[in-house]
Amino acid sequence: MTSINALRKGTGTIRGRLLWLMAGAIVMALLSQQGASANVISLTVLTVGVALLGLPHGAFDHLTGARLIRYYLPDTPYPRALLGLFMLGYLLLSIMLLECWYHWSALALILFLVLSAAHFGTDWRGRQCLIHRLCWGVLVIGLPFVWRSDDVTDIVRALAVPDPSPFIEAARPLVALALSIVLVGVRREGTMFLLAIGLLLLGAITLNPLIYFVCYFCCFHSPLHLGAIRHEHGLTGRRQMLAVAAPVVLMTWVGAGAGYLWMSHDHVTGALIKTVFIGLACLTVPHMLVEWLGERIAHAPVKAAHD
Ligand SMILES: CC1=C(/C=C/C(C)=C/C=C/C(C)=C/C=C/C=C(C)/C=C/C=C(C)/C=C/C2=C(C)CCCC2(C)C)C(C)(C)CCC1
Ligand SMILES: [Fe+2]
Repeated sequence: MTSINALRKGTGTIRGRLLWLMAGAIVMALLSQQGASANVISLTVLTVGVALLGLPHGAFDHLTGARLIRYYLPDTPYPRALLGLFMLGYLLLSIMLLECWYHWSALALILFLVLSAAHFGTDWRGRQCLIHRLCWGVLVIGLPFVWRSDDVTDIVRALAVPDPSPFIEAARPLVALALSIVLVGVRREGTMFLLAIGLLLLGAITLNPLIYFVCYFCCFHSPLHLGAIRHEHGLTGRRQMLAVAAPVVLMTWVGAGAGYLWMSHDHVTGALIKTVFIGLACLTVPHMLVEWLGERIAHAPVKAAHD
């Protein structure tokens, strides 16, 4: 198959369509001058985008929790109580991580970045080998650290990490390594993957990091996972999805609101950046854990009771 044909076929898939969406978002952001440093508009787009389009993909984690309970404890007479415990555990783990950020912010940021790279790597699960998936994750996060280091320095300082320079310095060799690995395997990876990396590079170089993150997170990562969740849990209609996710999203908004008030002694910009990124960091660990456990049992048949 010629590479043009392969590309045509690739762009018809869900990832292909989402890449078009991301490309459209990057172009729109450039036309509305979001290339310059972050401002009120970028911060508003980040907050609204994450709250409305990003958060919901984690708001189905309790469905995976219910599936885990059915799989590991098929005979339990208390499935609802166990689901309640699962949700409480999820919440407590997030609060524990918030506490860690408060005491050891630099360490917490390292953990967040490493886990995020691994998590974003799952966007190519089933399409790319592990090493290429990890390179994708490193590029998603590392590119703005290399090309927009001044903007990233300000954001990282706002996240209560006083010295961002080690992060900026570490990003250069990591990004160079990830790009080399991807380029060396250029023939095997497929045209769509390379196109996606080109798009990341374009976004990271031309846009401010907040808008770049929205373009990737809200136009690619979150809808891709929502599609997978829909398929996995057999949720057919939008209404059904809304009914499942809305209460959890509302609870998360309340939590984020409380976090914002707690940090509002800070300047508004700082408090919002903290709420969004530290909030996402706290949700990342339980979200990844649930996704990983869910993936382990996804293809296994549900154990019959009394087997
Ligand atoms: C179920 C449940 C819940 C909910 C949950 C949710 C809703 C989740 C979500 C989740 C999610 C939603 C997740 C996410 C994730 C994200 C991430 C992972 C991100 C990352 C990012 C980053 C890493 C960044 C970076 C940076 C910086 C830092 C600077 C500048 C540049 C950039 C941007 C690159 C609750 C709690 C209510 C309760 C219980 C149960
Ligand atoms: Fe995710």
